[in-house]
Amino acid sequence: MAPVEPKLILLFSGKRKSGKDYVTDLILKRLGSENCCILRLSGPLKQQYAQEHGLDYSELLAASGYKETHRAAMIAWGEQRRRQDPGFFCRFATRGAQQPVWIVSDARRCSDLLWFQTEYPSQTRCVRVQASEETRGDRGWRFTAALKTYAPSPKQHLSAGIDDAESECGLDGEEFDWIITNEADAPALDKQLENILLLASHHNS
Ligand SMILES: Nc1ncnc2c1ncn2[C@@H]1O[C@H](COP(=O)(O)OP(=O)(O)O)[C@@H](O)[C@H]1O
Ligand SMILES: C[C@@](O)(CCOP(=O)(O)OP(=O)(O)O)CC(=O)O
Repeated sequence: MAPVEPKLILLFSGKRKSGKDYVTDLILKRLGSENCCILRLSGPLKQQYAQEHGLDYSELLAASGYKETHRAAMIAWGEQRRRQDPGFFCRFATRGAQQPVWIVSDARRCSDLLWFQTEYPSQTRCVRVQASEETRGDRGWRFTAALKTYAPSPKQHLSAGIDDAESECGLDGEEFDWIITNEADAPALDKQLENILLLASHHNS
């Protein structure tokens, strides 16, 4: 299928359990799947990682203990891949997308933003989803700090952290076009998403 030039790309980021999937699913419902699609950078990452390590791809996609067991190693492996080719997972995830509005639900690193901003400078917008640690905890999040994994040479030591590492904190200092607060006592999500939905509906086919 011929690649289609997107009219709008919404790059979502946020900490684990901030509600990125929940918010992006809501946008998909509002815009309709003929107008927009959700793309996940972690999809191709998990696929390739499963292939190279003899793991079950569908189990890595599920919100399961299996994924959590492999998360730190997948992060380290994904970072190595990105160092060789920063656009590797972005290109893979966007391949074949046909709708005019693309929602990337899991941008995590500056290199992810940079790739889209370079490839699609006029279409790319960044959205942050935030929630308090208390709310994220109520949704099942538990802080997981760095564990040093020692390799034969000091150069190869991996810091396999999760919540205190780039996978979760890489975009902490970034500027965003919109910040969505996904908390029970925040304004309703539909209200907070009004401007994004309006912009997206101008770009529908
Ligand atoms: N506004 C909300 N109302 C109700 N449940 C929510 C809301 N936001 C998130 N959740 C729930 O919290 C959990 C974590 O949200 P999710 O979107 O998977 O987070 P993330 O993708 O950022 O890790 C999911 O079970 C989701 O259904
Ligand atoms: C190795 C990862 O891609 C795993 C991501 O898995 P999900 O996208 O399922 O993430 P959560 O919503 O945080 O559970 C993280 C990375 O640093 O690339």
